[in-house]
Amino acid sequence: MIQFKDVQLSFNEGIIFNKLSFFINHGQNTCISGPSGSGKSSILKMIQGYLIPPFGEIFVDGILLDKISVRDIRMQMAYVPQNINLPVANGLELMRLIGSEKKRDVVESYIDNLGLEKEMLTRSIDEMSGGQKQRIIIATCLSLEREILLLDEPTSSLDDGSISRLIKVVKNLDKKTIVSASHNPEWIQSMDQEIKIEGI
Ligand SMILES: Nc1ncnc2c1ncn2[C@@H]1O[C@H](COP(=O)(O)OP(=O)(O)OP(=O)(O)O)[C@@H](O)[C@H]1O
Repeated sequence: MIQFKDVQLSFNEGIIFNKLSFFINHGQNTCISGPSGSGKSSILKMIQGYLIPPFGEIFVDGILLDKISVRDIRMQMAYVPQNINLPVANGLELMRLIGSEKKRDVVESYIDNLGLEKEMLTRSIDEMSGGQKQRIIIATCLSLEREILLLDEPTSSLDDGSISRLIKVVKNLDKKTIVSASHNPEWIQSMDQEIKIEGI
């Protein structure tokens, strides 16, 4: 369960949103939607404690996210950011980096379900398209089997067929909580809940 209670997001230039409250149940698939700049990516960072709200509270499984709880809370999460510059040469190195090197079978199965060749794991990241890279990263993160999966614009580099495959993969995950940020209508429709951020 993830709860936002009257949360504010602000930077030097002003308040982005104020008094934002929502509830995401365990196992619920959620999409945060809203115009560009409304704070969607920031919400995903807040859930992991990378951005601390000046006002309001965030709870994960009933535990207040603070300096002490943040480490344990992050261990429940896998995060696929929007803009990814990976400090690795290929997918195998990425698996070692995030600690899923023993799960090659699992990663390969996700890669296959996402419409890529298994050989992509050894291909140089620099030689991949945005959509190929995005799917390799998602497959690797899924293999961690964390309770909460945070996906920032997961469809941004994907064509329609790849989006449908990703939706199918995500729908087949058992009891995982997904929090995503997206504008994509097909993705939004596939989620159990949409949280619209309007800004102020
Ligand atoms: N570290 C930062 N310092 C200052 N301003 C920031 C910072 N991070 C984000 N912002 C600002 O906060 C606002 C919300 O940014 P955020 O990336 O969360 O929006 P978004 O809804 O995800 O946008 P998009 O759909 O374009 O990805 C933007 O105006 C952005 O410029």
